[in-house]
Amino acid sequence: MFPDFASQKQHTQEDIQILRNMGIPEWLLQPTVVDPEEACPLNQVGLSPRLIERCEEQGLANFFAVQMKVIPVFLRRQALYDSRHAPGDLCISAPTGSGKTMAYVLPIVDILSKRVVTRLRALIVLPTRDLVQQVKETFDAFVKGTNLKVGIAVGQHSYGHERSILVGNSSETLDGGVSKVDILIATPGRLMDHLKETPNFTLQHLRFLVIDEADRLLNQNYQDWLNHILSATRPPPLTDDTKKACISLKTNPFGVMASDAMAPSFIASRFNLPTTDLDLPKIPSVQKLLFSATLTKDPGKIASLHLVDPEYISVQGMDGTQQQYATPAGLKEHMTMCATAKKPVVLIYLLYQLKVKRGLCFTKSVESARQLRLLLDAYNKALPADQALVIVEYSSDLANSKRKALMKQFKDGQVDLMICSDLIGRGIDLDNVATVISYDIPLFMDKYIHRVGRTARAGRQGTAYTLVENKEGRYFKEMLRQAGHFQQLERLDIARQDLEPLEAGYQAAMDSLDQEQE
Ligand SMILES: Nc1ncnc2c1ncn2[C@@H]1O[C@H](COP(=O)(O)OP(=O)(O)OP(=O)(O)O)[C@@H](O)[C@H]1O
Repeated sequence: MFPDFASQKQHTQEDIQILRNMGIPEWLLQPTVVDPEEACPLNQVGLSPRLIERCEEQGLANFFAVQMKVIPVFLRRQALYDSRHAPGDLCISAPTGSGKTMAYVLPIVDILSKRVVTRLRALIVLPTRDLVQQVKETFDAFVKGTNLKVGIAVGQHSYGHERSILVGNSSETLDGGVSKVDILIATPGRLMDHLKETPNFTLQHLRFLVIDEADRLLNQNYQDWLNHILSATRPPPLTDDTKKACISLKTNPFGVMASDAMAPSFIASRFNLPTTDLDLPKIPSVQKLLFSATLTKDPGKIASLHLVDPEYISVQGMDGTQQQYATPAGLKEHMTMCATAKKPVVLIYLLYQLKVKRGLCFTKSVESARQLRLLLDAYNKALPADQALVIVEYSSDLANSKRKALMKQFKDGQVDLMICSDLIGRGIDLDNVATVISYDIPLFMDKYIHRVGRTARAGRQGTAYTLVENKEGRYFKEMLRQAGHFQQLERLDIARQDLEPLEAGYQAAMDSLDQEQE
């Protein structure tokens, strides 16, 4: 396994030298570190008055640390952009719930709102359909009042329908492509379909490529998606065929070259036009932006991104340590050890004795989420109505409409506990989650961080409990220790006599379930 330098508490010069020798680039060793407690007024990051007004309408009073730091760098790098130099890439790591989405949505909307012609200029890649929907909602809130168009490609509609939304229905193929949207938010799979199959779909005009939840996406090598996307942003190499194309320039009825719509760097490559000493080289304008709560330090994965002049901004504690796994300041983390057979009763104790409300409960699989929900339903049934909790199950098996309805119910505060597998462990923004329970331990540290990060978002308070079976204790603690995170968790010891009064109800629930299943 790749050694995880960021989990070490302090870097000595010696450590840094070792990491350098391992191929970790200098910029990744020296991030700009930002204090998560910082915030600034809305008018101090360089956004236009229209967008500031929109932020106020959305109820924002100030910008969080990640936004305060990233938006100005983003705007400055674009302002300095000319066709001879790429604008330079950005990598951002910041805790869960710290406001990373708006850190890219706002500057992208601000910059693109000055555009004249619609072309696909911003592409946001996310790992799941739910996250795409969520980021679309954020864009929709801020493009209001501009004529920017935002589209999604997730495979929710038929391919043909999605194609007509993205590029229209024209049968003519144009060198410069066609786009009905300025901003596209997509999952890698559907994006690959359009890159391969959709005529006129092109990334040559792209100015922003955002890879959100970067770690998870870089771990998925679905159809080599990253390479395909990156090469679609670059002009193809000049071949004999493309050279011939210079004598077949298409013109429209007014004699204007159809290739007019091509990106400058693609025109130069496509037509092999004669150059003079005064012609300046044209290079693609795309700026790559990587966002993650847990940014990879794997040199191989970093190299695969072909970053240009990258800058690394890391929002984390200011105690001089570099942590790969920074968690929100308002989060309290607990672990409770128990025998495997006692886990359901411990959960019942947390729910009914500690009166957990607005909770998310993670299980290891869809199947165990179902079992747990059935058990809690049976337990609930035996209680007086005023003590019963509203417990629902959220799973990838549900239809989209049902999932949306459950999310809404939760957001409206009508759900006490939502049981799910890791489907919503990452990125989903339910702003009122008060408690996260990991009923089954997460097997990897980044999964733990993303799960607990569903609470204590946007500067709020939240509590996380992880139920650890005695036999898993050593593994789980070692995982935390290696990540330099062990000290953050408090042990919650539940006395046997506290569980005893709940045993009878639990047993009765189990019996009634057994009877139903017979
Ligand atoms: N400046 C702000 N003021 C108030 N609320 C904000 C601000 N910025 C973001 N938020 C809210 O904070 C919540 C978390 O933001 P967001 O989903 O972008 O977090 P994130 O850093 O992407 O988290 P994750 O890594 O878990 O995906 C959202 O509900 C968002 O609306």
